[in-house]
Amino acid sequence: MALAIQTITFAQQYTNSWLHPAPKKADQPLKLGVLSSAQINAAAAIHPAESHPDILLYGIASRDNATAKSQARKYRFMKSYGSYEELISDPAIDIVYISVPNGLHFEWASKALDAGKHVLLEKPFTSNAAEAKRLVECAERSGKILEEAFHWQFHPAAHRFREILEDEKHGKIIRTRAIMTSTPEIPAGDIRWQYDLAGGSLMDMTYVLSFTRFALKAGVPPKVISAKARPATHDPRVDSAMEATLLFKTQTMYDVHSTIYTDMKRGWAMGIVPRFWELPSIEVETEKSTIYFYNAMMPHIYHYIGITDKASGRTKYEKCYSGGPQWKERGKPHWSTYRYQLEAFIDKVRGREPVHWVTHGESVAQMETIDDVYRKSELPLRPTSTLAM
Ligand SMILES: NC(=O)C1=CN([C@@H]2O[C@H](COP(=O)(O)OP(=O)(O)OC[C@H]3O[C@@H](n4cnc5c(N)ncnc54)[C@H](OP(=O)(O)O)[C@@H]3O)[C@@H](O)[C@H]2O)C=CC1
Ligand SMILES: O=C1OC[C@@H](O)[C@H](O)[C@H]1O
Repeated sequence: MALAIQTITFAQQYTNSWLHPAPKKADQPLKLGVLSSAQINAAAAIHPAESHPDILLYGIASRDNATAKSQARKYRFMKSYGSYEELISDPAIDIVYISVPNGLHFEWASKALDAGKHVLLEKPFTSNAAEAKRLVECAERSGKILEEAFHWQFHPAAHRFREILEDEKHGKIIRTRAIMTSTPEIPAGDIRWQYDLAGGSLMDMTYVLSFTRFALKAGVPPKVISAKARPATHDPRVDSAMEATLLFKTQTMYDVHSTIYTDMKRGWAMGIVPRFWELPSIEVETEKSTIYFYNAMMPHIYHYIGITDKASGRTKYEKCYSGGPQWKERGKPHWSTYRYQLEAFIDKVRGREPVHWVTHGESVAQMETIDDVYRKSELPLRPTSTLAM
């Protein structure tokens, strides 16, 4: 289902890219370099950049020169590069968007920062917490901006979700449950199945931890009470599914029990029905209500926030495609999570206060949580890059 949603996103982003006229660019727009020819590039960086006045599609790099050239032609980049090194050493480039496999995030993000570029880095931040800490040091040393691309957190619906949770009328949060599964299963051979590239369902579907940490405003990693992996048959170090129970202490120091479930190989319901009801979502039970954010990962395609009053059993539904408590008058209903994310990223680069931000501390805590879940499930941590050692 996650793959199906991704396909729909691509279709929607593609349509929006020509349905909505591209704005006139600023006099001196920032220059974007895209590192790799990953399938996510179009939705996550290229179409958002097309519709932002202050960033230009400048260059794209691939390990293969012909691929780089054809991608540059297809998306109208000004330059192409047959290696990642060439792109990051081009002094014209200001911002590098990195969409290589997880296991290469540390290497290329640290090289790009060292080359003086701002970096928007795909999730998960790195292969493990040790790499995450090294990468943060690298960013601090460089003085450049580095952010993990947790795009969903930039959407107005995410902000409305948190505003609802903060409303005292619902009482304290008691427990949460976040899930993300994929029917059809992620195809064999995909980067997500490869241990050496830091694959695994928890790594790929790490949104479940992001949803939970965001809902709880968790500063530090939780205690992992239990974790059970379903190892992949081709490589038992890769979790084809993961279920875990976590104990968070909230900022006001009370306990919340959270469960997470990720599955890259979820069977079809009754053998034929894709489990669309398992789209990446989170349920939060408070003392008085149950609050459910359906499709929290890609709310721009479709979402709802269901608020059920536990006493009466009545449910009220909300949607929030633009505005919301943080963006207010900014943004457009057709903007994707990625477009909102880019808006904030450019604000940060230009020295303006971004509407939302994923801090280095959050990315490190997120990777520490992933490591702790792997340890508890008795699976090895994802391998550390030799560059980070
Ligand atoms: N934010 C979001 O919504 C999403 C984020 N992601 C994240 O983006 C990243 C890329 O995911 P996805 O688009 O599915 O990836 P793809 O498999 O489509 O692309 C990965 C790219 O990385 C490059 N690459 C470099 N080294 C390798 C290698 N050893 N094996 C394979 N590819 C390599 C290739 O580009 P080339 O050959 O041109 O060098 C390849 O096209 C991941 O970190 C993933 O977690 C993925 C999907 C959605
Ligand atoms: O980040 C992601 O979002 C969409 C999913 O389908 C994908 O597996 C994941 O990498």
